[in-house]
Amino acid sequence: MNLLSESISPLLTSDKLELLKAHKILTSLDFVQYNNDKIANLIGQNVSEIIKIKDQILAANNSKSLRADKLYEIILKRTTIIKSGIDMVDKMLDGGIPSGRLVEVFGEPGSGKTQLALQLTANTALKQQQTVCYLTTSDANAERILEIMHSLQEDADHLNGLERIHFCYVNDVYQLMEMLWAPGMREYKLVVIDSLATLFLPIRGDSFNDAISLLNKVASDLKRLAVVHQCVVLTVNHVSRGPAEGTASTPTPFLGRYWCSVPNLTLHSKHLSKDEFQLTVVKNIYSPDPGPKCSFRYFFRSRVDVKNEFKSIYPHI
Ligand SMILES: Nc1ncnc2c1ncn2[C@@H]1O[C@H](COP(=O)(O)OP(=O)(O)OP(=O)(O)O)[C@@H](O)[C@H]1O
Repeated sequence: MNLLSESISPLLTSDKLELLKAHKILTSLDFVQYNNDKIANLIGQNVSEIIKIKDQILAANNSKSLRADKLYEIILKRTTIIKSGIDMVDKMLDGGIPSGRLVEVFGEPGSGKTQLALQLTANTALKQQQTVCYLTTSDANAERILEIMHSLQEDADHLNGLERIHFCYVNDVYQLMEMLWAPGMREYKLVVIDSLATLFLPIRGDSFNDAISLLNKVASDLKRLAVVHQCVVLTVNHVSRGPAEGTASTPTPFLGRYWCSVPNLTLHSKHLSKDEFQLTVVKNIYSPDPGPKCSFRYFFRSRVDVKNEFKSIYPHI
């Protein structure tokens, strides 16, 4: 279901849409599910007119039958495989991450979660020439992306690649939910949320039911985004506690037991030494054999060198 707009019915004028928005009736689905009398009172229309609008919405969203072979053809055409550009990682992921999936990377501070998100972003924008939306709760780091792009392909048009990446700051989980429904979201083949755990930190102390229902809503919005717009959604999550000292067990993801069932693919990131990292597939609902891991190196350079070099190559930035 889409965001409510004037195009749905001439009765839904901009002032009425504002009234609905103020009551958190944002999408056609919200509208259809809301009580007829209450909506009629809210926007000053007859109940019969409200029912008519609901019928129009339902008719427009009615599913039509489609032969299975045609459906398969459509799915194949719409599917994009998002790759990291690191052979070991892409091989471990059976060639990459197909669109329509919700993926989580979790790990301890400094374990390479952001680095993986940036690596996927840089490769998708530069080598796969697809657009990426990077929703961040901290600083946007275009310099790190440029550094990765140089390591992927030295002689490419990096500025062109950077233009395909849209950074947005997210302040809270409510803003995130609004962003996920924005019409522009359909353009992206990769949507990164770095980090989802940070957005849930402030409400961790709230009532358990409130936090779970919010998490439930975010989970369904993220899955809808991945499936409806055929993109990969990558969420970054922290850990709530590290492995017990002296053991090799995997730490627990921060968002808790309910969230663990949500992603299609869960990766655990670990910093081994200097530029060496490890990724482990903790959960993959499409593979009978979870548990593969791989170690690989990121290409790092001194920040000062990178800054000076970029200044000489891109003096106008
Ligand atoms: N240019 C660089 N040179 C050397 N090391 C780097 C460079 N960029 C990142 N690193 C290292 O890579 C590691 C991973 O960084 P990253 O930002 O991905 O961590 P993270 O898991 O997202 O951590 P956090 O949860 O604190 O945000 C860190 O140890 C960091 O010091």
